[in-house]
Amino acid sequence: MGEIIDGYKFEQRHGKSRVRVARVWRNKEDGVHSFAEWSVDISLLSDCLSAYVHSDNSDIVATDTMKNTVYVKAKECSEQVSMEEFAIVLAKHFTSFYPQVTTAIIKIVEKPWERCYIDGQPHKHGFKLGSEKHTTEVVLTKNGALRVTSGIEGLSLLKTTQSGFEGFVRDKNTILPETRERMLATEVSASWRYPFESLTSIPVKPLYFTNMYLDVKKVLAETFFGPPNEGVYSPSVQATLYQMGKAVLGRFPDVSFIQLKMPNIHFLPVNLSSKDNPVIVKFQDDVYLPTDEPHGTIEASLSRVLSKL
Ligand SMILES: O=c1[nH]c(=O)c2[nH]c(=O)[nH]c2[nH]1
Repeated sequence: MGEIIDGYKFEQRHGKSRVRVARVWRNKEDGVHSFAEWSVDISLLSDCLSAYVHSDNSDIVATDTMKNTVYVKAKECSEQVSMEEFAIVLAKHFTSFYPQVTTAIIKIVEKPWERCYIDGQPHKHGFKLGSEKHTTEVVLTKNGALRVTSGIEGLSLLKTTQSGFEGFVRDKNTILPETRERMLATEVSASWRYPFESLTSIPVKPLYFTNMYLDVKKVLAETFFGPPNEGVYSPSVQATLYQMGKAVLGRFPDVSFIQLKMPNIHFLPVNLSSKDNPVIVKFQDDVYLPTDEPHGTIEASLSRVLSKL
C-alpha cells in the first residue's frame, strides 16, 4: 500500500467515527422486543488521491453518506443480527457499491444493554445497562478477503482467595512478600479472530457471533474462577491468563487467535499503627485498600500453529 507522490510515500484513508445507532426488533408473535445499541466506526481505503493532491473531490465518498448508510442498513436488517453480521453488511456495501473503494474497515462497540428480569421473569421490552462491552472489527477487501475479529472490553473479575505469587526475582529493590493468599482482580480485555477468510465461509446460523461472544465470555470467567465451591489456585496473573487463552482455543475450533490483556488490579493489605498505638488494624486477609494505580500490565496472545500437511 502507499504510493509515491511528489517524492513522498503517501497513504490515506477516510471514514466516519462514533456513528451511534439503536435498533429494535419486535417479535409480532410473542411481543418480545430485542434491542441493540452500537457505535460504528467506518474507515475506507479508496482511490481518491486527486482530492489530496489536486483538490478534486470527484472520487470521494462523503463521510456523511457513510453515516447515513449505517441507518439505511440498520433499517434493512428486518431480523435481529449480531453486530459482526452488521459490520459485514456495511463492509460488503462499501466495497461492492463504490468502484474506488478497495477495503472497508468497520469497527463496532455494543452498549451492554441486558434484558431485565422482574420476579425472575424476562421482561418483554425492559433493558438495563450492564458493564462489559462486546466489540468487533471486520476488514473486507474488494476481492473478498475477509478478517473478522471480536472482543470483550471491561470484563471486571475478582476473587477473594485462591491466588498467590511466589518465587519471583528478588533483588535489592524487592520488598513484595511471597504469598499463597491474596486477592486477585483484573479487568479483562480480549480479542479473538475467526478463521473465516471469505464471505461464503461465514456460518449461516442466526446470531452465531452473538452466541460465540457469550460462550467465550463464559469460558473466560469459568477458567478464571474455577468450580463454584473450591475455585482454582492462581500462581500468577500470567498463569491464569494462559489458562484462559488456552481454554478458549481448546473449546472453540472457530477461534484461531486470542489476545488477552489482564491488568493486575491491586488490593493492598491494610495495617495501621502509630508510635503510641502499635496495632490499630492488623491485616488478617480481611481489610484492603483498593487501588487503580499503579497497576500491573500483563498481556499475551495465543494462536494455532498451522500444521504443515
Ligand atoms: O501475578 C502477578 N504477576 C506479576 O508479574 C506480578 N508482579 C507483582 O508485583 N505482583 C504480581 N502478580
